[in-house]
Amino acid sequence: MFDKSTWIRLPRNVVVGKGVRSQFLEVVDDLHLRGRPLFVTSPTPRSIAADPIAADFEAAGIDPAIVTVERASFEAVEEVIETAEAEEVAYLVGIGGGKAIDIAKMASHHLEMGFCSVPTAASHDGIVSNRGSVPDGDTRHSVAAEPPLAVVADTELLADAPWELTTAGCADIISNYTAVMDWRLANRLKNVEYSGFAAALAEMTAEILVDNADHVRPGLEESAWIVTKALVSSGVAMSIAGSSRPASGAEHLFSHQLDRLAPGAALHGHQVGVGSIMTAYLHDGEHGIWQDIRDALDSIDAPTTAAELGIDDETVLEALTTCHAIRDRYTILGDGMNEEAAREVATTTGVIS
Ligand SMILES: NC(=O)C1=CN([C@@H]2O[C@H](COP(=O)(O)OP(=O)(O)OC[C@H]3O[C@@H](n4cnc5c(N)ncnc54)[C@H](O)[C@@H]3O)[C@@H](O)[C@H]2O)C=CC1
Ligand SMILES: O=C(CO)COP(=O)(O)O
Ligand SMILES: [Zn+2]
Repeated sequence: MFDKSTWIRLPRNVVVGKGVRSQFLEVVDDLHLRGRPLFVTSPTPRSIAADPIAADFEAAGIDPAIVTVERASFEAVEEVIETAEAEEVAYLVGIGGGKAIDIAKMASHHLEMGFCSVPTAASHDGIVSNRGSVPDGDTRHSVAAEPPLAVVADTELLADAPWELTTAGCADIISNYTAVMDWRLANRLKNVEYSGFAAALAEMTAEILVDNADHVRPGLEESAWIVTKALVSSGVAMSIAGSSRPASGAEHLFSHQLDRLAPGAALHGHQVGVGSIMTAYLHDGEHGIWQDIRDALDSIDAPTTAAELGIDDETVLEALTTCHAIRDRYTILGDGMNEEAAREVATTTGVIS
């Protein structure tokens, strides 16, 4: 008997383009969101985006509450929930990078309130997804979160952001290649639930980005456009899958472990990109796609080595040999690499010297 069912939650309004942040009030109105919003942001995004958008709301007679967060943690989610309750808000808006948006979407999920996403950096594919990513001691959780009702991505703002944030977003997308390879492997070996549609969308998104890599250049608004569309598409793949699997495999485990071993050293997207070079090699060896991944990263100025990440070789090896245990997600790393094998892959791919 065929008794499958699925519930795919996607944004209703995706607004991308030059100056669209000034249309945010209109978008909120279109969604029939009423009452006071809570803006969840971090220090720089607050000054460049949250405060100006708040001024638009004030001019329209709505007084938004604003909370500034610094880290992605369950404590930060708790703090946002408490602020939302104390300020009696009606919906939440994440304005900033991946961490502010993740915290806002997780708090919205708990509060059963609407959520809108206003990215200030094209640095990650959580702009649209229905997942939140939170480190917790020795482990890392991918938790259910509220998908945005609307995404308002102002390409002018995104093109003005530091260039490395955009290259990090590109690398987060390029890592879809290995994430999908891991997902297929886990499906074959462990019967992990798999969606061919979500996998194809995640891979195609990486493909289109790589094909357009020549147009991804600093200061070009077209770059912000290309990367943002890819980030939205990758987030949709996660929402179709109901899991971060199409965009997160062993390369993400590696990055999450680096976050623990070398906190703040490098951006999420850059770490997963370097991880992807190595896990591609583990999947299909010397003549496989690892060199294409490395060349694609190189062509958009994303790091391809430990030195470019600002992380020492020994830390890379420690992350490689321990990251399989960070959470219950079967990947090409299986039950872990030994140090010799880790040194071999990291050296052969030029990640360490
Ligand atoms: N939920 C999901 O599906 C996903 C979640 N993530 C999560 O997102 C996080 C990574 O996101 P990132 O954006 O790389 O980190 P982040 O949120 O820490 O942002 C990096 C830095 O850039 C700053 N920033 C943002 N916009 C700026 C601008 N326009 N100008 C100057 N500075 C600006 C931020 O304030 C922050 O200091 C990780 O925690 C990762 O796990 C990443 C991908 C998917
Ligand atoms: O970063 C992500 C996808 O790019 C989210 O994945 P995680 O589930 O590994 O946090
Ligand atoms: Zn990612």
